[in-house]
Amino acid sequence: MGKNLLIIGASGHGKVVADIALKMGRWESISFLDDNENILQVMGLEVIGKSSDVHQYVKDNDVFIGIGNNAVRKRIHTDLESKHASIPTLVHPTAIIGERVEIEPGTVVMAGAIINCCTSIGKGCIINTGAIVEHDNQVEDFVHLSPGVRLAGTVRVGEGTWLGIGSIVINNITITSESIIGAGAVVVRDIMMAGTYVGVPAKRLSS
Ligand SMILES: CC(=O)SCCNC(=O)CCNC(=O)[C@H](O)C(C)(C)COP(=O)(O)OP(=O)(O)OC[C@H]1O[C@@H](n2cnc3c(N)ncnc32)[C@H](O)[C@@H]1OP(=O)(O)O
Repeated sequence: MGKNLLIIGASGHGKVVADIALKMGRWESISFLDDNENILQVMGLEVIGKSSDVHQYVKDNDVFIGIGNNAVRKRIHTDLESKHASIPTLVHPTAIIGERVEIEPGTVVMAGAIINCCTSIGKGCIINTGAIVEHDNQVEDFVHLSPGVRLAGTVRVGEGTWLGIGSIVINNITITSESIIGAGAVVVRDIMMAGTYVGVPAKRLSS
């Protein structure tokens, strides 16, 4: 058992992150930081301050960012790295992780997710409940794969991209960075221009 785990963000995503950390049994205690002063306790765990207080805790705590927004998570993660924070990787005990899979710090892999062999997952990613990431994928930093996303073999997802719930990507596809794939979309062609894509097959939403 290690020290305290401090989770930044005590809303829905932060709670699921705490649930996973509790099940991992690696920390003596778990607490939150959240900017909503009205939240004092979540899941019986204490909220001990605001996100801006994190610097006073970096030395003695492991710190994990429980915020779903990719850009916000990236900003805080980059700040924590500059302070040499200890940022763990969280993997739910029911997730299945293949051989030769690399998962960087700050990434959470949720219940029932499957990551097949020879795939790399960057830092600060969310591999949400029941997502399937097939073999030889490259998921770059600060990507969110929502619940039930399915990536076939040899897919590359660029930094900061968000795939909505239940979306599907066929094999050998590249999706560029900072894009949004809508809920239930099916990506059958490379996406090289950042934007929001929806439907079957996925097409760019005009802005
Ligand atoms: C545990 C968790 O909760 S993790 C979070 C999971 N959440 C998700 O997966 C949410 C994913 N988000 C979506 O799918 C959103 O609808 C987005 C991001 C694709 C689009 O959102 P917005 O930019 O706000 O678009 P907006 O709602 O204005 O819709 C624009 C048009 O696209 C259509 N559209 C929006 N989303 C979709 C979709 N997933 N599939 C097909 N069409 C869609 C709308 O019907 C609308 O069409 P219209 O102009 O003909 O009326």
